[in-house]
Amino acid sequence: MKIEGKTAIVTGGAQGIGEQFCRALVDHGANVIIADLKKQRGEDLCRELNKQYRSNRAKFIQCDVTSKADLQNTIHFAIKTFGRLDILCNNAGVTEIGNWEKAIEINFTSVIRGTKLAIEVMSTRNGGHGGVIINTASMGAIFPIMGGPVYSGTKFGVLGFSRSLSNLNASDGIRVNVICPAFVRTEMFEASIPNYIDSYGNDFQKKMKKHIVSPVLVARGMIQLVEDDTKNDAVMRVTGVRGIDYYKFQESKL
Ligand SMILES: NC(=O)C1=CN([C@@H]2O[C@H](COP(=O)(O)OP(=O)(O)OC[C@H]3O[C@@H](n4cnc5c(N)ncnc54)[C@H](O)[C@@H]3O)[C@@H](O)[C@H]2O)C=CC1
Ligand SMILES: CCC(=O)/C=C/C=C\C[C@@H](O)/C=C/C=C/C=C\[C@@H](O)CCCC(=O)O
Repeated sequence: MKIEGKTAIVTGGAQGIGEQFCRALVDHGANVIIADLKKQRGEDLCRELNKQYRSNRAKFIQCDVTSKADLQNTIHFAIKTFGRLDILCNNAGVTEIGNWEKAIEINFTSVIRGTKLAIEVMSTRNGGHGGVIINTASMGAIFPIMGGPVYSGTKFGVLGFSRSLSNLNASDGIRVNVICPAFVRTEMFEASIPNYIDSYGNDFQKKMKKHIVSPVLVARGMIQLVEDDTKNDAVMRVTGVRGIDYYKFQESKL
């Protein structure tokens, strides 16, 4: 997909990995809806991007992904503002620390709901233009995470859900891909360190140093998944030991 002129929504777009997704998409000429709980940070990013690119292609909408109405409003806002929706990054996520039920709601249920709502407007069967959906999982969707069993479970769920939509490319013109970053130094990672130390030992940070990747590299991976029309049902890894590559699963015999 040629990104220039297309419209993207990034949930959790106000900071961290989602912020770099927004920066990369605007830099590639997209209209971007920054959807997040964090109004101040989201609006500041929006202002900064529009000033930097002398454009009005970044918009912020306060959105709680656990609210169906908020997700619907975000999609309608994208279409009202830019006339279309081509790219959805279901990126918002939280640790399981302190509220594992909330982690399931945000990391898994909301990804399902956001994907389903986007399919309705993107589908060529409904008069849409087709599109690309990128769901942010984690290397914790491929490897278990000691100290984050529910979190890892939500990411395994995102992976299985997303891969089970691979038929949409042929039927609806929608490609669904998953991005699995290793540790990324963001507020989420910093908040998780005590749990990791409990589970992996005091030398966690030294042991895991080689696995830490930059959010800019994750955004580069996302751009690759959007631009490359051959990428459907792709599971991209973004890791310190390999950089950007693709995880190959055993093909289903069904
Ligand atoms: N940081 C890491 O080590 C890794 C993170 N990931 C995943 O990447 C995604 C982004 O994580 P980070 O940027 O690291 O986290 P972060 O904590 O820095 O940013 C997450 C963003 O999501 C927003 N958010 C949280 N709950 C929300 C809700 N209910 N509605 C709307 N927005 C909400 C927050 O306000 C924040 O702006 C998450 O899905 C996370 O699971 C995946 C692999 C590694
Ligand atoms: C407290 C745990 C929790 O609730 C939240 C954790 C939040 C983010 C971290 C998670 O998404 C990242 C996991 C990254 C794992 C990275 C590396 C390992 O899987 C080893 C990879 C080995 C390899 O690349 O072959």
